[in-house]
Amino acid sequence: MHFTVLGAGAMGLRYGVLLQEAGNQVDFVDTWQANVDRIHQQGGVYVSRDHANRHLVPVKVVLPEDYHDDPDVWVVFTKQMQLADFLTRTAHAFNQNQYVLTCMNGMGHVEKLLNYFQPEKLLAGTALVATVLNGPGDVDFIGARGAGTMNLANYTEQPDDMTHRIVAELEKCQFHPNLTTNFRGTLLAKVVFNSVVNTLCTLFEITMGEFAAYPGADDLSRQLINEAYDVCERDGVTMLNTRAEELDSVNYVSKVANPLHYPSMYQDMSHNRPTEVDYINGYLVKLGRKYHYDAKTHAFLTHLVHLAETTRQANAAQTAAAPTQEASA
Ligand SMILES: NC(=O)C1=CN([C@@H]2O[C@H](COP(=O)(O)OP(=O)(O)OC[C@H]3O[C@@H](n4cnc5c(N)ncnc54)[C@H](OP(=O)(O)O)[C@@H]3O)[C@@H](O)[C@H]2O)C=CC1
Ligand SMILES: CC(C)(CO)C(=O)C(=O)O
Repeated sequence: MHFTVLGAGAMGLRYGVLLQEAGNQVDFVDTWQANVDRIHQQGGVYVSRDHANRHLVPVKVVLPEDYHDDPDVWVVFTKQMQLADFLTRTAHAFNQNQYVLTCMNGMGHVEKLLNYFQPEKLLAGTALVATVLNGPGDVDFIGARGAGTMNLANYTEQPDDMTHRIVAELEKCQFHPNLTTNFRGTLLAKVVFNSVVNTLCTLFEITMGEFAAYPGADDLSRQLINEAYDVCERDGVTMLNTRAEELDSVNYVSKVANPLHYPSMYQDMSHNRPTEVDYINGYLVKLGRKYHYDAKTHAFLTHLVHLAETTRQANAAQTAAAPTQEASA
């Protein structure tokens, strides 16, 4: 099968490299010039697993304007706030026959993808797969091969033959795809998960294992899960898990699967980049308002993350503007 990955960052590279190793034709398209340049200079991307065995994997990557092929499936892994620009710049290569698969965190991407792809060809899901981009052209796959899991569903909730072929390719990569026929329930399960783990780990600059080891972690998680479920149920969503199962999932993924991982939101915050909080906790707040429900804790956390982003960005700007000791001497 021919896959083209839109977004050659942490997750895009993980999916693309493994799909390529499984025997597929894989291309990458990225808007980050330094990443594209570095991959060209190196002749590929450096891949490590759990910080070890760093090796070069040849991959093909181009800027959107230079991409003119016609893949069977687009695999989309950008940050939520980057997606509109990626899509506008790559639109010339999209057509009505192509499928699109995405496992981005948060909510907001589906509507944007539907502007370019047929609803019956859109598959979205979630990935409990931790990955870190060390810098341009250098990615670290966290966790043993096959340790991650993912869920996915068709937008129409009606799997066709191509859906099963895509699932089979993901299975070869050991992503353990679980195909559901509950689109929003599947996506929102991960939004709830991320609204707890990504947000709290980011605010406290801790790993998932450190969060889960705090004796009060279950109380914090329960409060956020309950509020999120109150919102989702008002929206008529049939959640994939019960509230208790969602808490178990937070604990399992944080304690067993990825205890040493700093979630992707932390990776953005620690580099003074904007985070996806508006698409995660912020999304739940907005959805709640539609039903006159005040998701107070999620609103509070959304503000805290923005306060931290603003403070960090202001400090970074101040440091950059300050004369160096040498220059001022
Ligand atoms: N990483 C993970 O473990 C998981 C991520 N996801 C989701 O997948 C989607 C894609 O996320 P992910 O693959 O993590 O993100 P990416 O690795 O794609 O983010 C990379 C972007 O960050 C910016 N960036 C700038 N400098 C650096 C640098 N030195 N190192 C790294 N990035 C830099 C660039 O954007 P710019 O130039 O605009 O700043 C670049 O395009 C998101 O929705 C995310 O929530 C889902 C599951 C797990
Ligand atoms: C790996 C995982 C599941 C941790 O929350 C994730 O989604 C992220 O880092 O953004």
